[in-house]
Amino acid sequence: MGLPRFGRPKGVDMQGKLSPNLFVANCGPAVGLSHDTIASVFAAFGEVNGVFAADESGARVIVSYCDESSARAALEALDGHPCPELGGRTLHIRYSVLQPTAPINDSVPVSLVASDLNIPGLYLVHDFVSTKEEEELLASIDERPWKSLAKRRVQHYGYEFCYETRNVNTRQHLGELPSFVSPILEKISLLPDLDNAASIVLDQLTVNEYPPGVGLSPHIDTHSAFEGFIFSLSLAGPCIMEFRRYTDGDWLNDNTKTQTPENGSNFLRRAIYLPPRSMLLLSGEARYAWHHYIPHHKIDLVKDSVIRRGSRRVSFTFRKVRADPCPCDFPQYCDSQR
Ligand SMILES: O=C(O)CCC(=O)C(=O)O
Ligand SMILES: [Fe+2]
Repeated sequence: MGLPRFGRPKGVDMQGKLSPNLFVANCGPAVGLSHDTIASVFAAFGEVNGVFAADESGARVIVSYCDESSARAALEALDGHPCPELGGRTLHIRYSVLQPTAPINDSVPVSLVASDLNIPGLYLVHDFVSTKEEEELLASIDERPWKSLAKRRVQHYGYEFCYETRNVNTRQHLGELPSFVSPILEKISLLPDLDNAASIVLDQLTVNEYPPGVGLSPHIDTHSAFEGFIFSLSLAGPCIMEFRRYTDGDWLNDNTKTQTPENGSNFLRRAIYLPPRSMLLLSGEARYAWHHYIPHHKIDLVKDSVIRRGSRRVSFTFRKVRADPCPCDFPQYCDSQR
């Protein structure tokens, strides 16, 4: 919903034809490359309109440029060569075209409670803060300066998060987390049943503000950047969050087969509704092995209700910056163990 739909290049006749849109295979969140990272590498050849999933594989994307000459320069420079900025992967690039297709039904049933998703380490606590606390938190961040990204605004505390590297600069400490989040940190420390979570000292906070229709591309928070507990508090408007577990698969060699949920998807999909004032916790497998994703929707279908994303959603994501290499049990998703 809401995103341009691009066609896979058809046979050889697309070769030799110019287009500002490139179909790029062996590239995407399933192989550890976020859309933001891909955009920053392709931006070396001209202004990038956006990076979109080409299909459901997670390993093929469309890079859409503002003009054809940028696409041609990128294709000539990057096709068939290992790309050091993209983990040394060899990209397979063709021109693509925008398609006037019928909309694809890309929806997945949305659960209200975390236990329905059956993802180890995923928890959702409803009404984690009161409406009064919510108002106070929103007032506090609205008094502080925002940093504008392409589609949303952010604030960073503790350590700055760098979207190009998807990491933090541990040598640049911005200071303690602000006092207005102390009650939240206190409540987190009192949460029951979380292995070792009580002792964790959260030292990094990213505040995201999403306008309606803006989401977040599928990603796993970089293992080497943050430890094993990620807490995200939703405020103001609601959204849904989708989780994807990519299977180690045939994306390595097979760039031709279309994989969709209907004909044999190569990832598992689950989705949960995040109402305002709820606290999401990603730990263990949920944190290390599942991509999380906020679809770019203005409305979400939750059970039988159509839910409109309010005028904004604000999230407070609390993490602990990692000092040592990540020792997780999911080396296929782990940049410390590659
Ligand atoms: O907005 C959210 O709840 C999630 C934010 C997130 O995943 C991130 O900043 O890495
Ligand atoms: Fe994240």
